[in-house]
Amino acid sequence: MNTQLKKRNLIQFCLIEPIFRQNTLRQLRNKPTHHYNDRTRNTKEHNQQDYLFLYKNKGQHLLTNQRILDTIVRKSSINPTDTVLEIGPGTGNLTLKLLNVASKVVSVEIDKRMVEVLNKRVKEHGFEEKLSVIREDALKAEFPKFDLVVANIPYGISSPLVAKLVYGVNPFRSATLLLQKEFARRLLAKPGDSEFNRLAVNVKMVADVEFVMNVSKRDFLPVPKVDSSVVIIRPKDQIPDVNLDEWWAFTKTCFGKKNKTLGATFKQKKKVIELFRLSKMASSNGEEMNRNQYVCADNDGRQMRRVMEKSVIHLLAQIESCFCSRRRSSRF
Ligand SMILES: C[S@@+](CC[C@H](N)C(=O)[O-])C[C@H]1O[C@@H](n2cnc3c(N)ncnc32)[C@H](O)[C@@H]1O
Repeated sequence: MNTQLKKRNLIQFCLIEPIFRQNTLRQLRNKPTHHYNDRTRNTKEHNQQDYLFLYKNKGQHLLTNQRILDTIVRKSSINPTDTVLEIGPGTGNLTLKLLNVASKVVSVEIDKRMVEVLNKRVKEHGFEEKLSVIREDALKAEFPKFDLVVANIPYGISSPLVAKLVYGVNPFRSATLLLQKEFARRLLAKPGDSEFNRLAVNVKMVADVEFVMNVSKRDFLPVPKVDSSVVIIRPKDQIPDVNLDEWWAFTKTCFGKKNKTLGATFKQKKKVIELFRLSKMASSNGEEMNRNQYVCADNDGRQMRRVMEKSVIHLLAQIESCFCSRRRSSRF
């Protein structure tokens, strides 16, 4: 049975609703359980005892500390007229708090079982009119209009989700996100920090990131392996006028090799050629461009600036200190 559990990427299963009975994982029901004596649920709900498997590969760790949930909502500065987008509502611990203060909540949840529990709990609290649920992968879903994001997201989709939010089509005021602590640190890293990385550069170009608080792993059910942090991302009013394809290609090239300084990276002519290819600037007569334009990369990293002059040159200043940074991460 142990192997079976591992294969299914199952962490633990928690007391929730009878939905479990229809579930194909019925044979696992007798495994030792982590009882969901959830500090957030009332007696009535407790009486409807049953189990719901929580999956590691879906990041299903429920935040159960009321104090942390309240702080997240308070720090998000939600107005009574706001529509809040929540990614991964799970069983609705945070959703119920959001529904208390917002005009509307749009929750995007991939797991049908969670949606059923969520709808039931929300109905019991009389908030059903204020909630709309999109049962879809948040990375694929088309988000409706919203004012702000407040979410305890599945950590596995942190990078693409942050990118989708800050580079997406929906304008929003702020995104209060509960993230894996390590990920939050990378997001908050500054030029010159050993952790400075592509993610931080790309996000900082379009948004400001504020640290709010750390959250212990013990505040989740089941307890994950990692601690968490809450950050608030606020899109900048004005972002630099830059071709984003070129910018992403540039940062990809800058942070492509972990243990290489930018100076060393751009001493390589092939890196500059790669940069042009990535940014779709290279034309079919790449050979000619090589000689005429890329040649400036032959000498040292500083000459790279001339190559990118038309597009991102003015932004280089922001990451100047990276030139002496030794360890960098290329993940976005
Ligand atoms: C960390 S739990 C948070 C649950 C709840 N917000 C809480 O704080 O107790 C993440 C939730 O996101 C859902 N989820 C996982 N991957 C998702 C995806 N790609 N799109 C939408 N929801 C997802 C999981 O099913 C789970 O309910």
